[in-house]
Amino acid sequence: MKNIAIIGASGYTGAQLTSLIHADLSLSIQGLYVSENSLDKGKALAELYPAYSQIALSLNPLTEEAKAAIVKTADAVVLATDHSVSLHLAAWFYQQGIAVFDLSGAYRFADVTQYPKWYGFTHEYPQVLAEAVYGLAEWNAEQIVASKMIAVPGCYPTASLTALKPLSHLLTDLLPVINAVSGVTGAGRKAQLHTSFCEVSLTPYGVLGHRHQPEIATQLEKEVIFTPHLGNFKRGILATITVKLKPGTTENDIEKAYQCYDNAELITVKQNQFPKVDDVVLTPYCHLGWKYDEQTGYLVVASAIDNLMKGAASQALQCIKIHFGCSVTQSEGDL
Ligand SMILES: NC(=O)C1=CN([C@@H]2O[C@H](COP(=O)(O)OP(=O)(O)OC[C@H]3O[C@@H](n4cnc5c(N)ncnc54)[C@H](OP(=O)(O)O)[C@@H]3O)[C@@H](O)[C@H]2O)C=CC1
Ligand SMILES: CC(=O)N[C@@H](CCC(=O)OP(=O)(O)O)C(=O)O
Repeated sequence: MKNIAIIGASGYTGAQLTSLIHADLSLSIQGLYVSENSLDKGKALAELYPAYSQIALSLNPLTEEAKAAIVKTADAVVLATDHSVSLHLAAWFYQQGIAVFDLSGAYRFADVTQYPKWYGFTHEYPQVLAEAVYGLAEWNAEQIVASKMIAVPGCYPTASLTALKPLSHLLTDLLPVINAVSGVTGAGRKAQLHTSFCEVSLTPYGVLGHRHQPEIATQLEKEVIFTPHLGNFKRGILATITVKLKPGTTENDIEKAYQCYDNAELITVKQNQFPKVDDVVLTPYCHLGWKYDEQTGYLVVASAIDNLMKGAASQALQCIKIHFGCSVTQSEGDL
């Protein structure tokens, strides 16, 4: 049984991952951690999330002693923390020799020059970064097994790349256009004006400048136009993507392309039937639906995930289980 420490366990993704690992018979929880001066240190997780009353674990401050204990007793550490926090913690734990699964964006770009622009910091650990692999679970299993530094993808990139990567050989020079709507949990648990109840509506944000645009483009090896929207619901992402395919592409070519998911138990693909966010919320699944117009060559593919599950926690769990060679079958989340 592999023993996992979860840092940032009071946040949305950390708490979700705690519930998944708690329910998983092949994994145990070494401990739950928050920042050293957190207002929540010492509290039971169930005090923050009564839905998790079956998890009798408390939130510990991440002191130097706690870090040393993690290195001594854990097989892996999960960082469900902000990019600027993960940047340092990931490097430190990796250098101590334990596997790191980072939910932030601090290790997703191989190119150090991307970080000042998109994350506002200079990456101080190029050697650790060079070892990092991108944890898109259905695509990068071999790398996830081989590396101890796994950068779990962002929520929008997971939805978008799952839809687009199978089509890469069919794309033209016209840029794929991705319009995606996320629930408010995508912005994390901390209070912010734009995510407060009376402020949230349905609106685009980060237009032509969201950090997930270069993340998607890097992994797809093609530029895209990406427009995220904040929706007035709690969980889930729906990405609706329009692409122009190469002349002569048929429906049969698209069907064949998506056959790459025939053995992927968490991905379903439907033709002429579109997914709904409610069908994937609290599940580890990605539902894809597509329709193609052979006359014009335009394909619309929609991708639905739960941002806290396939977009973060359940994909992190997939990566952990792939890395340690456990069976990857997952049950639905129990939040
Ligand atoms: N929400 C989502 O849908 C997704 C989020 N992500 C990424 O996952 C990460 C976590 O996101 P999310 O769960 O939403 O964030 P939250 O804001 O909900 O949670 C952040 C957690 O980090 C803890 N924390 C903050 N500073 C430190 C520190 N110095 N040391 C240890 N713990 C610390 C917080 O507790 P405290 O402040 O009390 O210490 C809290 O537990 C982020 O990088 C985010 O970008 C990725 C995909 C999807
Ligand atoms: C609704 C909302 O605010 N969503 C977040 C994306 C969350 C995510 O995927 O996180 P990473 O920052 O780890 O990539 C945003 O747009 O910043």
